[in-house]
Amino acid sequence: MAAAMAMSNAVLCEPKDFPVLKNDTFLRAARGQQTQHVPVWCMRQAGRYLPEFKEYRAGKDFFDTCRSPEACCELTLQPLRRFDFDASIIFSDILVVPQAMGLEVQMVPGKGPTFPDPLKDPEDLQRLKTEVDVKKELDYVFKAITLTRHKIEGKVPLIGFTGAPWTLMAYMIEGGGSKTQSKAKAWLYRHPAASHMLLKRLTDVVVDYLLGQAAAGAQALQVFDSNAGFLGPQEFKEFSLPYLRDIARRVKDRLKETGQDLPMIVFAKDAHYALEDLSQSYYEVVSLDWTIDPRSARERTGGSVSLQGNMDPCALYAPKERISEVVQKMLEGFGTQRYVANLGHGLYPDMDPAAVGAFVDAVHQHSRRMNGDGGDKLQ
Ligand SMILES: Cc1c2[nH]c(c1CCC(=O)O)Cc1[nH]c(c(CCC(=O)O)c1C)Cc1[nH]c(c(CCC(=O)O)c1C)Cc1[nH]c(c(C)c1CCC(=O)O)C2
Repeated sequence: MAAAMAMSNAVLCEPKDFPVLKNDTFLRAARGQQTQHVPVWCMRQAGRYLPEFKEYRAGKDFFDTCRSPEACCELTLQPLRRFDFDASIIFSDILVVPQAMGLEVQMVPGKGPTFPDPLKDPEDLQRLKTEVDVKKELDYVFKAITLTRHKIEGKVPLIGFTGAPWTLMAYMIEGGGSKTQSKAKAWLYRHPAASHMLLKRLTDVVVDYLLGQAAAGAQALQVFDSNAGFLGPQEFKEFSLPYLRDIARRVKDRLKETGQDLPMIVFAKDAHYALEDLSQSYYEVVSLDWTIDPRSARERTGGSVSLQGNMDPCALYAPKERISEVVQKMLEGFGTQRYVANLGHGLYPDMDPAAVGAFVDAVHQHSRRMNGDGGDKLQ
């Protein structure tokens, strides 16, 4: 029996013969094709707001969990059992990339990600591996993606992801979360050449990492530049945007050679000043935080990309009826096409799962009604 199980998981871990996709609404919206309802998913949809997540994670180290394809698969599937999401995102973390480059990262309960020995000076770049064998170092993520893509049974597409070079650099220098990012920003002003060297090396690893995820079975790829808002327009243009563009261009060029075509999403949190640039950066989807008005985002991106976002996660603390009103306004602002509903950032651990359900259902109901009940109008 055990041998048969091991055998079947080994077969499942081949990135081929995946089940047929039954709900392509998210992929259609991402590619700018018409949809009968607005697709919806939530950043951090696998997380501590779910009692079953806390139960499954209890007593286990966070990064040990990330290294177990079976655990990642289970945690990715959990939210899909409760909610009618139109997409899933692989359970993992952006900080597996600095680990693959040779830096130690721990997840300290109650404190968050912690680097015991962060980068202090440009000389510390020598501590990073010069050649990173992504296939070897991050194979556990690729295995998790392949296993999950099989076990999801074609219910919804599976999104892979990475941190953006600037956000990863900031963690590697700050050694964890920071209110000001002043240590990482000091590098940009004092050591611009070393900063570019680090950003370039991160970009190379990220490109290989995303290509590995696509080969393993990811059906879309999101790049999280969660720390973008700490940069002003000038610094973003110099230290983040060129690398974000390079990633999308290189990944797409390589995917074209293999006949693959995955939509890519860029989420540069709080970088509202860069919206025009982001919409011309080879990503199909620009994901927005809640500080941007949906109508002005549409105007500024001019229909060249699909948009994703951007409900204030704290709106989920409201009663169900109020959530429905907020969703209705958001849909009126974005419109129902070329749009993926999401939050403006991740869910918080103290959120009520029922509020997430109300959010998802409101997106589906309002958008179907606005589209004329999803009848024959949209073909
Ligand atoms: C900055 C960042 C990180 N990780 C990530 C980002 C970018 C997105 C963002 O801006 O939120 C990305 C991430 N991390 C996680 C996912 C899983 C997929 C999903 O969205 O459901 C994703 C996409 C799981 C996780 N990553 C983490 C958790 C919670 C910790 C746990 O499960 O024990 C989860 C579900 C831990 C983590 N990892 C990180 C932080 C800041 C934390 C929180 C620490 C804390 O609050 O104690 C780094």
